[in-house]
Amino acid sequence: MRIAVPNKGRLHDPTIDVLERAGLHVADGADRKLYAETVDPEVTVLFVRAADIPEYVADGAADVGITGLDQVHEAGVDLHDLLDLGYGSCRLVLAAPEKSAVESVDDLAGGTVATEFPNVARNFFAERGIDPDIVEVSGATELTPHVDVADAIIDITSTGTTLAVNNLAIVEEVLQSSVRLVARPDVVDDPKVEEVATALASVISADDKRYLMMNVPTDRLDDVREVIPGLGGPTVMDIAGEDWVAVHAVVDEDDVFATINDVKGMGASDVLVTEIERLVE
Ligand SMILES: Nc1ncnc2c1ncn2[C@@H]1O[C@H](COP(=O)(O)OP(=O)(O)OP(=O)(O)O)[C@@H](O)[C@H]1O
Ligand SMILES: O=P(O)(O)OC[C@H]1O[C@H](OP(=O)(O)OP(=O)(O)O)[C@H](O)[C@@H]1O
Ligand SMILES: [Mg+2]
Repeated sequence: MRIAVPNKGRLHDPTIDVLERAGLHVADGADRKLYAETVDPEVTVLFVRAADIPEYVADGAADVGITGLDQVHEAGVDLHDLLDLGYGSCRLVLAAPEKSAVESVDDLAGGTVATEFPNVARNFFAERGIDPDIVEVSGATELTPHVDVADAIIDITSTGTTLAVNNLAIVEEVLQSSVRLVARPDVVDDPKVEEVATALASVISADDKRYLMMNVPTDRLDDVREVIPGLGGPTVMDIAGEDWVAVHAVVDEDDVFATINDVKGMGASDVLVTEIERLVE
Protein backbone atom coordinates (compact mmCIF):
# COMPACT_ATOMS: atom_id res chain seq x y z
CA MET A 1 0.00 0.00 0.00
CA ARG A 2 1.21 3.50 -0.82
CA ILE A 3 0.64 6.60 1.30
CA ALA A 4 1.21 9.99 -0.35
CA VAL A 5 2.48 12.60 2.12
CA PRO A 6 3.60 16.23 1.69
CA ASN A 7 7.23 16.39 0.53
CA LYS A 8 7.85 19.87 2.00
CA GLY A 9 6.09 22.91 3.37
CA ARG A 10 4.42 23.19 6.74
CA LEU A 11 2.64 19.84 6.51
CA HIS A 12 5.75 17.69 5.99
CA ASP A 13 7.17 17.50 9.52
CA PRO A 14 3.90 17.01 11.44
CA THR A 15 2.89 14.30 8.96
CA ILE A 16 6.12 12.34 9.42
CA ASP A 17 5.69 12.83 13.16
CA VAL A 18 2.15 11.40 13.22
CA LEU A 19 3.25 8.40 11.11
CA GLU A 20 6.13 7.75 13.51
CA ARG A 21 3.86 7.99 16.53
CA ALA A 22 1.44 5.59 14.86
CA GLY A 23 4.27 3.08 14.75
CA LEU A 24 4.84 3.43 10.99
CA HIS A 25 8.50 4.37 11.20
CA VAL A 26 9.58 5.94 7.89
CA ALA A 27 12.99 4.65 6.85
CA ASP A 28 15.42 7.38 5.88
CA GLY A 29 12.94 10.06 4.82
CA ALA A 30 15.89 12.22 3.80
CA ASP A 31 15.38 15.46 1.87
CA ARG A 32 14.71 15.11 -1.84
CA LYS A 33 13.84 11.42 -1.66
CA LEU A 34 10.70 10.66 -3.61
CA TYR A 35 9.65 7.61 -1.69
CA ALA A 36 10.59 5.67 1.44
CA GLU A 37 9.91 2.26 2.90
CA THR A 38 8.33 1.98 6.32
CA VAL A 39 8.77 -0.53 9.12
CA ASP A 40 5.78 -2.36 7.57
CA PRO A 41 7.04 -4.07 4.39
CA GLU A 42 3.60 -3.62 2.81
CA VAL A 43 3.52 0.16 3.32
CA THR A 44 5.50 2.64 1.19
CA VAL A 45 5.48 6.42 1.57
CA LEU A 46 5.51 8.70 -1.51
CA PHE A 47 6.64 12.31 -1.06
CA VAL A 48 4.47 14.58 -3.18
CA ARG A 49 3.50 18.30 -3.17
CA ALA A 50 0.53 18.82 -0.83
CA ALA A 51 -1.51 20.16 -3.76
CA ASP A 52 -0.84 17.08 -5.91
CA ILE A 53 -1.73 14.46 -3.30
CA PRO A 54 -5.47 14.23 -4.08
CA GLU A 55 -4.71 13.55 -7.78
CA TYR A 56 -2.09 10.95 -6.93
CA VAL A 57 -4.61 9.10 -4.80
CA ALA A 58 -7.48 9.46 -7.26
CA ASP A 59 -5.30 8.21 -10.13
CA GLY A 60 -4.08 5.17 -8.19
CA ALA A 61 -0.43 6.22 -7.90
CA ALA A 62 -1.09 6.08 -4.15
CA ASP A 63 -3.91 4.39 -2.22
CA VAL A 64 -4.28 6.90 0.59
CA GLY A 65 -2.99 10.42 1.11
CA ILE A 66 -2.43 12.89 3.91
CA THR A 67 -3.11 16.51 2.95
CA GLY A 68 -5.30 19.57 3.58
CA LEU A 69 -9.02 19.32 2.92
CA ASP A 70 -8.66 22.54 0.89
CA GLN A 71 -6.43 20.67 -1.56
CA VAL A 72 -8.96 17.84 -1.86
CA HIS A 73 -11.72 20.32 -2.71
CA GLU A 74 -9.50 22.14 -5.20
CA ALA A 75 -8.62 18.90 -6.99
CA GLY A 76 -12.33 18.10 -7.28
CA VAL A 77 -11.72 14.36 -6.98
CA ASP A 78 -13.94 11.82 -5.26
CA LEU A 79 -12.05 10.65 -2.16
CA HIS A 80 -13.20 9.33 1.19
CA ASP A 81 -12.28 11.49 4.16
CA LEU A 82 -11.22 8.76 6.61
CA LEU A 83 -9.79 10.80 9.46
CA ASP A 84 -9.23 14.38 10.61
CA LEU A 85 -5.63 14.52 11.80
CA GLY A 86 -6.23 17.87 13.50
CA TYR A 87 -3.19 19.88 12.41
CA GLY A 88 -2.94 22.32 9.49
CA SER A 89 -6.21 23.91 10.48
CA CYS A 90 -6.99 27.03 8.54
CA ARG A 91 -9.83 28.70 6.68
CA LEU A 92 -10.19 29.63 3.03
CA VAL A 93 -11.80 33.06 3.02
CA LEU A 94 -12.98 35.65 0.56
CA ALA A 95 -11.24 38.90 1.53
CA ALA A 96 -11.09 42.42 0.11
CA PRO A 97 -9.23 45.64 0.99
CA GLU A 98 -10.61 47.22 4.17
CA LYS A 99 -11.34 50.43 2.29
CA SER A 100 -13.05 49.07 -0.79
CA ALA A 101 -16.56 48.86 -2.18
CA VAL A 102 -16.56 45.09 -1.76
CA GLU A 103 -18.57 44.35 1.37
CA SER A 104 -20.49 41.28 0.30
CA VAL A 105 -20.18 38.41 -2.17
CA ASP A 106 -22.68 40.08 -4.53
CA ASP A 107 -20.42 43.12 -4.86
CA LEU A 108 -18.06 40.92 -6.89
CA ALA A 109 -20.46 40.44 -9.79
CA GLY A 110 -18.46 41.62 -12.80
CA GLY A 111 -15.31 41.85 -10.64
CA THR A 112 -12.05 39.92 -10.43
CA VAL A 113 -10.87 37.52 -7.73
CA ALA A 114 -7.30 36.22 -7.39
CA THR A 115 -6.62 32.87 -5.78
CA GLU A 116 -4.46 29.74 -5.61
CA PHE A 117 -7.76 27.83 -5.47
CA PRO A 118 -9.55 28.58 -8.78
CA ASN A 119 -11.85 25.56 -8.69
CA VAL A 120 -12.98 26.18 -5.13
CA ALA A 121 -13.51 29.82 -6.08
CA ARG A 122 -15.59 29.03 -9.18
CA ASN A 123 -17.76 26.59 -7.22
CA PHE A 124 -18.25 29.10 -4.43
CA PHE A 125 -19.40 31.86 -6.78
CA ALA A 126 -21.50 29.50 -8.90
CA GLU A 127 -23.48 28.59 -5.77
CA ARG A 128 -24.05 32.32 -5.20
CA GLY A 129 -25.15 32.82 -8.80
CA ILE A 130 -22.38 35.22 -9.76
CA ASP A 131 -19.52 34.76 -12.17
CA PRO A 132 -16.52 37.03 -11.44
CA ASP A 133 -13.26 36.61 -13.38
CA ILE A 134 -10.91 34.27 -11.52
CA VAL A 135 -7.20 35.01 -11.78
CA GLU A 136 -5.05 32.07 -10.77
CA VAL A 137 -1.87 32.99 -8.88
CA SER A 138 0.71 30.75 -7.25
CA GLY A 139 1.54 32.81 -4.17
CA ALA A 140 1.55 36.30 -2.63
CA THR A 141 -2.19 36.42 -3.30
CA GLU A 142 -2.63 39.10 -0.63
CA LEU A 143 -0.76 41.61 -2.81
CA THR A 144 -3.08 41.38 -5.83
CA PRO A 145 -5.88 43.73 -4.68
CA HIS A 146 -3.30 46.45 -4.00
CA VAL A 147 -1.81 46.36 -7.48
CA ASP A 148 -5.11 46.35 -9.39
CA VAL A 149 -4.84 42.69 -10.36
CA ALA A 150 -8.00 41.79 -8.45
CA ASP A 151 -10.85 43.29 -6.44
CA ALA A 152 -10.72 40.51 -3.86
CA ILE A 153 -8.94 37.26 -3.04
CA ILE A 154 -9.79 33.78 -1.84
CA ASP A 155 -6.90 32.65 0.32
CA ILE A 156 -5.84 30.74 3.39
CA THR A 157 -5.92 32.39 6.79
CA SER A 158 -5.16 30.96 10.20
CA THR A 159 -3.95 33.58 12.68
CA GLY A 160 -5.21 36.40 10.45
CA THR A 161 -1.83 38.16 10.56
CA THR A 162 -1.20 38.09 6.81
CA LEU A 163 -4.63 39.56 6.00
CA ALA A 164 -4.21 42.24 8.67
CA VAL A 165 -0.76 43.40 7.57
CA ASN A 166 -2.08 43.64 4.02
CA ASN A 167 -5.15 45.67 5.09
CA LEU A 168 -7.56 42.99 3.95
CA ALA A 169 -10.87 42.21 5.64
CA ILE A 170 -12.77 38.92 5.49
CA VAL A 171 -15.93 39.19 3.43
CA GLU A 172 -17.04 35.58 3.93
CA GLU A 173 -15.70 32.17 4.88
CA VAL A 174 -15.46 29.74 1.97
CA LEU A 175 -14.16 26.55 3.60
CA GLN A 176 -12.75 25.25 6.87
CA SER A 177 -9.78 22.98 6.39
CA SER A 178 -7.48 20.71 8.33
CA VAL A 179 -5.25 17.80 7.38
CA ARG A 180 -7.11 14.60 6.50
CA LEU A 181 -6.33 11.00 5.75
CA VAL A 182 -8.10 10.44 2.42
CA ALA A 183 -8.58 7.27 0.40
CA ARG A 184 -9.85 6.25 -3.00
CA PRO A 185 -13.39 4.82 -2.62
CA ASP A 186 -12.31 1.38 -3.90
CA VAL A 187 -9.68 0.89 -1.16
CA VAL A 188 -11.59 2.04 1.93
CA ASP A 189 -12.39 -1.55 2.95
CA ASP A 190 -8.88 -2.83 2.31
CA PRO A 191 -7.59 -4.35 5.60
CA LYS A 192 -4.24 -2.56 5.26
CA VAL A 193 -5.94 0.81 4.78
CA GLU A 194 -8.09 0.11 7.85
CA GLU A 195 -4.95 -0.81 9.81
CA VAL A 196 -3.25 2.46 8.92
CA ALA A 197 -6.41 4.47 9.67
CA THR A 198 -6.76 2.76 13.07
CA ALA A 199 -3.12 3.36 13.92
CA LEU A 200 -3.37 7.06 13.02
CA ALA A 201 -6.69 7.40 14.88
CA SER A 202 -5.05 5.94 17.99
CA VAL A 203 -2.48 8.75 17.96
CA ILE A 204 -5.19 11.40 17.60
CA SER A 205 -7.29 9.86 20.39
CA ALA A 206 -4.28 9.77 22.73
CA ASP A 207 -3.36 13.42 22.15
CA ASP A 208 -5.94 14.95 24.47
CA LYS A 209 -5.91 12.15 27.06
CA ARG A 210 -3.64 11.46 30.06
CA TYR A 211 -3.03 8.30 32.06
CA LEU A 212 -3.54 8.75 35.80
CA MET A 213 -2.17 6.38 38.44
CA MET A 214 -2.70 6.76 42.17
CA ASN A 215 -3.05 4.94 45.44
CA VAL A 216 -6.41 5.26 47.15
CA PRO A 217 -7.56 4.16 50.64
CA THR A 218 -9.81 1.16 50.00
CA ASP A 219 -12.69 2.73 51.93
CA ARG A 220 -12.67 5.79 49.61
CA LEU A 221 -12.66 3.81 46.36
CA ASP A 222 -16.36 4.37 45.68
CA ASP A 223 -15.89 8.14 46.00
CA VAL A 224 -12.90 8.06 43.67
CA ARG A 225 -14.88 6.08 41.08
CA GLU A 226 -17.44 8.90 41.05
CA VAL A 227 -14.88 11.44 39.85
CA ILE A 228 -12.97 9.17 37.43
CA PRO A 229 -15.20 7.98 34.62
CA GLY A 230 -12.20 6.67 32.66
CA LEU A 231 -12.64 4.50 29.61
CA GLY A 232 -15.26 2.08 30.86
CA GLY A 233 -14.19 2.82 34.45
CA PRO A 234 -10.83 2.80 36.19
CA THR A 235 -8.62 -0.26 36.62
CA VAL A 236 -8.35 -1.15 40.33
CA MET A 237 -5.58 -3.35 41.73
CA ASP A 238 -5.12 -4.60 45.29
CA ILE A 239 -1.90 -3.66 47.00
CA ALA A 240 -0.89 -6.80 48.90
CA GLY A 241 -1.42 -6.58 52.64
CA GLU A 242 -2.54 -2.95 52.58
CA ASP A 243 -5.76 -1.03 53.07
CA TRP A 244 -4.99 0.76 49.83
CA VAL A 245 -5.72 0.03 46.18
CA ALA A 246 -3.91 1.24 43.06
CA VAL A 247 -6.21 3.00 40.59
CA HIS A 248 -5.32 3.59 36.93
CA ALA A 249 -7.50 5.55 34.53
CA VAL A 250 -7.53 7.42 31.21
CA VAL A 251 -8.74 10.98 31.74
CA ASP A 252 -9.37 13.90 29.36
CA GLU A 253 -6.44 16.31 29.51
CA ASP A 254 -8.85 19.13 30.34
CA ASP A 255 -10.13 17.22 33.40
CA VAL A 256 -6.74 16.29 34.88
CA PHE A 257 -6.38 19.38 37.07
CA ALA A 258 -9.84 19.07 38.61
CA THR A 259 -9.59 15.29 38.98
CA ILE A 260 -6.30 15.48 40.90
CA ASN A 261 -7.79 18.03 43.29
CA ASP A 262 -10.83 15.81 43.79
CA VAL A 263 -8.90 12.60 44.51
CA LYS A 264 -6.40 14.37 46.77
CA GLY A 265 -9.40 15.52 48.81
CA MET A 266 -10.40 11.86 49.07
CA GLY A 267 -7.05 10.83 50.50
CA ALA A 268 -5.34 9.63 47.32
CA SER A 269 -1.54 9.64 47.33
CA ASP A 270 1.32 9.12 44.88
CA VAL A 271 -0.67 10.48 41.94
CA LEU A 272 1.20 10.07 38.64
CA VAL A 273 0.14 11.67 35.35
CA THR A 274 1.68 10.46 32.09
CA GLU A 275 1.16 11.07 28.39
CA ILE A 276 -0.33 8.32 26.27
CA GLU A 277 1.39 7.45 23.03
CA ARG A 278 -1.52 5.63 21.43
CA LEU A 279 -5.05 4.74 22.43
CA VAL A 280 -6.81 2.06 20.39
CA GLU A 281 -10.48 2.43 21.36
N1 LIG B 1 -1.12 29.52 7.59
C1 LIG B 1 -1.56 28.28 7.61
N2 LIG B 1 -2.04 27.73 8.74
C2 LIG B 1 -2.47 26.45 8.76
N3 LIG B 1 -2.50 25.64 7.69
C3 LIG B 1 -2.05 26.13 6.55
C4 LIG B 1 -1.55 27.46 6.43
N4 LIG B 1 -1.14 27.66 5.18
C5 LIG B 1 -1.38 26.51 4.54
N5 LIG B 1 -1.92 25.58 5.33
C6 LIG B 1 -2.31 24.21 4.98
O1 LIG B 1 -1.15 23.58 4.46
C7 LIG B 1 -1.37 23.20 3.13
C8 LIG B 1 -0.10 23.34 2.35
O2 LIG B 1 0.43 24.63 2.56
P1 LIG B 1 1.99 24.89 2.53
O3 LIG B 1 2.18 26.35 2.57
O4 LIG B 1 2.70 24.01 3.49
O5 LIG B 1 2.31 24.24 1.19
P2 LIG B 1 2.75 24.94 -0.04
O6 LIG B 1 2.32 26.36 0.03
O7 LIG B 1 2.29 24.06 -1.14
O8 LIG B 1 4.30 24.76 0.22
P3 LIG B 1 5.40 25.75 -0.23
O9 LIG B 1 4.75 27.12 -0.17
O10 LIG B 1 6.48 25.56 0.78
O11 LIG B 1 5.73 25.25 -1.60
C9 LIG B 1 -2.51 24.08 2.66
O12 LIG B 1 -3.20 23.47 1.60
C10 LIG B 1 -3.35 24.18 3.89
O13 LIG B 1 -4.15 23.01 4.04
O1 LIG C 1 -3.33 33.87 8.83
P1 LIG C 1 -1.84 33.61 8.83
O2 LIG C 1 -1.40 32.92 10.06
O3 LIG C 1 -1.07 34.87 8.57
O4 LIG C 1 -1.50 32.57 7.66
C1 LIG C 1 -1.94 32.78 6.34
C2 LIG C 1 -0.82 32.68 5.37
O5 LIG C 1 -0.18 31.40 5.46
C3 LIG C 1 -0.04 30.86 4.14
O6 LIG C 1 1.11 31.30 3.55
P2 LIG C 1 2.52 30.56 3.74
O7 LIG C 1 3.13 30.97 5.04
O8 LIG C 1 2.34 29.10 3.54
O9 LIG C 1 3.40 31.14 2.59
P3 LIG C 1 3.33 30.77 1.02
O10 LIG C 1 2.42 31.81 0.42
O11 LIG C 1 4.74 30.91 0.59
O12 LIG C 1 2.81 29.37 0.86
C4 LIG C 1 -1.24 31.44 3.41
O13 LIG C 1 -1.05 31.43 2.01
C5 LIG C 1 -1.36 32.82 3.97
O14 LIG C 1 -0.61 33.75 3.24
MG1 LIG D 1 2.11 27.98 1.67
